[in-house]
Amino acid sequence: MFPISKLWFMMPTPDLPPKNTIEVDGIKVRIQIWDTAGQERYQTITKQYYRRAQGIFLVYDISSERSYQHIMKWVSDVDEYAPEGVQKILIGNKADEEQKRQVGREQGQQLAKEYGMDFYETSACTNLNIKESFTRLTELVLQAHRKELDGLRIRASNELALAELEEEEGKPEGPANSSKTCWC
Ligand SMILES: Nc1nc2c(ncn2[C@@H]2O[C@H](COP(=O)(O)OP(=O)(O)OP(=O)(O)O)[C@@H](O)[C@H]2O)c(=O)[nH]1
Repeated sequence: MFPISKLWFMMPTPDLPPKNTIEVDGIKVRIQIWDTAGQERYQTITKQYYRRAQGIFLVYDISSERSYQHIMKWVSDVDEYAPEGVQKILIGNKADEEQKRQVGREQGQQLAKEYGMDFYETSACTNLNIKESFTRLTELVLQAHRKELDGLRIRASNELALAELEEEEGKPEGPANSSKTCWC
């Protein structure tokens, strides 16, 4: 298990596996999710979450031009308060609300491109791209922590090899591995 943390601005959906575990490249990753309040008056608390985040979803609502405009402010806050190397993905949520759309998909794509982020339109109601976006963010965080991860892998395989060796050495000499098997 490799714990990662992130900020999440939408409601949790049933599409996420139990205990928020995601498997990426055969590695089981347990994610800790923080959903921060979007309102200005909670900003002081929100900023405290940034420090412990390794991955962040910046989420706007496709049916609200205002929420899209807020993204620039979120990005500058994240740049200021989140640790260096934090991974970010831009999300246009409520993609199921097509009839109320105020922000075009291209606008989302364009903004994500400007900030060098991946972009997904999602829906917490229909589960559109929920798993995909979580998996992608997890992947990005793992990639960013590859050195630590490789270190863990090497240590684990060394420990396994050592345990096998110790087990082998500790075996009592039976007929199969004894040089005295032909005495009789
Ligand atoms: N149609 C639709 N409604 C959604 C979706 N995601 C969230 N909602 C609704 O949007 C409203 C706000 O959702 P929240 O999860 O509270 O949004 P938030 O951004 O965390 O809100 P604050 O933390 O108060 O800023 C709720 O009524 C949700 O049911 C979605 O994908 N589609």
